Order: sequence, then C-alpha cells, then structure tokens
Amino acid sequence: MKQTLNLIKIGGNIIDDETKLNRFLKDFAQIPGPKILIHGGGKTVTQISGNLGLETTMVNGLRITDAETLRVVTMVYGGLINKTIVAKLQAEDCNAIGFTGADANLIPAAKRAAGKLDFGYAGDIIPGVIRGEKIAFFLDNCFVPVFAPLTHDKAGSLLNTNADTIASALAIALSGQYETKLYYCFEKNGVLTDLENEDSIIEELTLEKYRSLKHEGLIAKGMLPKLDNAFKALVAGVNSVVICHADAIGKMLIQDKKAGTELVKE
Ligand SMILES: Nc1ncnc2c1ncn2[C@@H]1O[C@H](COP(=O)(O)OP(=O)(O)O)[C@@H](O)[C@H]1O
Ligand SMILES: CC(=O)N[C@@H](CCC(=O)OP(=O)(O)O)C(=O)O
Repeated sequence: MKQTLNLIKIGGNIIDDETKLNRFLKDFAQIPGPKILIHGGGKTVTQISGNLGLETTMVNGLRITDAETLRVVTMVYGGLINKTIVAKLQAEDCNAIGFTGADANLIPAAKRAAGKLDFGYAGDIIPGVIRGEKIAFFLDNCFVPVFAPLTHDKAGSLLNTNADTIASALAIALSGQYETKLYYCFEKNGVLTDLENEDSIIEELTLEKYRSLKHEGLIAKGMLPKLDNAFKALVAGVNSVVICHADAIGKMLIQDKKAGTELVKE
C-alpha cells in the first residue's frame, strides 16, 4: 500500500496576516507523515510593488512579470515569504526546507511565449518534467519541503509561476509514489454559493456543477484558476482534492474530520 502524502497550498490572504499565518503553521507542523507546503503571496508582492512605484497587472489570475517585477517576486517569494515560513516551522520543530523550482532543478518551466499579450517572466511548467523521486528523497529523509511559486528556464532565469499550478503539478508528479491528498487553503470555508454566507459551502463539487456555477457567475475571480488546477489534479490521478479554510487543516488532518469542498469525479 502506498504511503499518504499531504500537499497543502496556502494563499496570499493568509500569508499577509501574521496571526492567521502563525495559527495555520502551528497546525501544519502537527500533521503526521510526509507533507509538502506550497505558498503563494501575490498580495504581498502587489503591496511591495506599489511601494516601489511599480504597477501591477493581472490577467486571468496571472501576474504580468516584467524584469523589474521578476526581481520583486524573487525577493518576496524566494526570500521573505519562503524563509520566514521555514523559520516559523523550524520553531515548531517541523524540519522545513525551502525550495524554488530552480533548486535541484525541481521544477523546470518555459517562459510563456508572447502572443497578443506578453506575460514577461511568467513560467509554464513543462508537462511531465517534475521528477517525483527527487522530492521523495527529501520526504524519505524526514524533511518538509516548502515551495515558493518560482520555477526556472534552465537558462539562468527564474520564472514566476502561479502557486495553485505548482501545487497541482507537484501532486500529479508524486501520485505515482504516494497516495496524494491535495488541500487548497484560503480565507473562506470552501467553495461557496454565496460569497457573503460562509455557511453556503458546496460540500461536493463535480466538474459539471463547476461549469454551471461558473456560467451563472457564482464562481469567479481567483477561484477559477484554483478550481481549474484542482480539477486537473483530480483527473490526473491525485487521490483527493479539497478546497478549505486555512483554520480547518488541523480538524481535517489531525482530528480526521471533514471540512470545505471536496472535488468529486462525475
Ligand atoms: N464561489 C466562490 N467561493 C469562494 N471564493 C470565491 C468564489 N468565487 C470567487 N471567490 C473568490 O476567490 C478568492 C480565492 O482566490 P485567490 O484570491 O486566488 O486565493 P488565494 O488566497 O489562495 O490566492 C476568494 O477570496 C473569493 O473572493
Ligand atoms: C504568474 C503568477 O501570477 N504568479 C503568482 C504567484 C503567487 C501566487 O500564486 O500567489 P497566491 O496564491 O497568493 O495568489 C503571482 O505573482 O501572483
């Protein structure tokens, strides 16, 4: 029987709030067995870019990453956020090790070709190139990998890659070796039918239901790329995919209770 691997992604709204981040990391540190944390931090980059006088442009949830913005995302994702999380986890006796996709060539990617729009240094992960066994080496040696949303082009440049996409690609790459469970944690209770009502959680979501809720405009903004990545993982063989509140991770993975929205096949 395969060992279970939990992959957990946290987004910018949690990272940007130190109290919420600390609470989440305390729970994360207690989760038994092999685990991987993938972090975003788009909100922090937008704030710091603004302070530096750089304009932010997002298209379909992706940041247009010019050369100056690449310097900012490298500093903020690869430095500030990644290393702060690693230090906080070490304080909880969790043996975290921080990575970008360039480290150990873990996530090679390709700069998105400029079409009508030039996304600059935004990277698309090359399908099938993540070698799960390299990451398994760290897991087998009791390290807890913490991934920043940065990849590289193997020609000397880092690339900015959406953190939801990295989480999905890592879960897919490791699904041959492990029973993979992927959790997208954010600041709401799950996928909701009414954004104003935290109790309106869709407990089970099929691709068909997702399409119809999207058509009705009930699922929008950042939830669209998140669910596209989440369904991609489910279809590719990841064993379970859940979208949930960051505060629910302890309840689910330590107390073994249900929370949030579980994606289900038709
Ligand atoms: N139906 C929905 N249920 C929950 N959130 C939704 C929904 N539709 C849109 N959203 C929005 O999607 C956001 C989450 O996407 P995003 O900001 O990219 O997450 P993250 O913090 O993980 O980066 C929520 O903050 C919410 O505003
Ligand atoms: C190319 C691209 O858009 N990269 C993302 C990476 C960070 C991210 O995904 O952060 P959240 O999870 O907090 O949204 C960005 O720079 O916003």
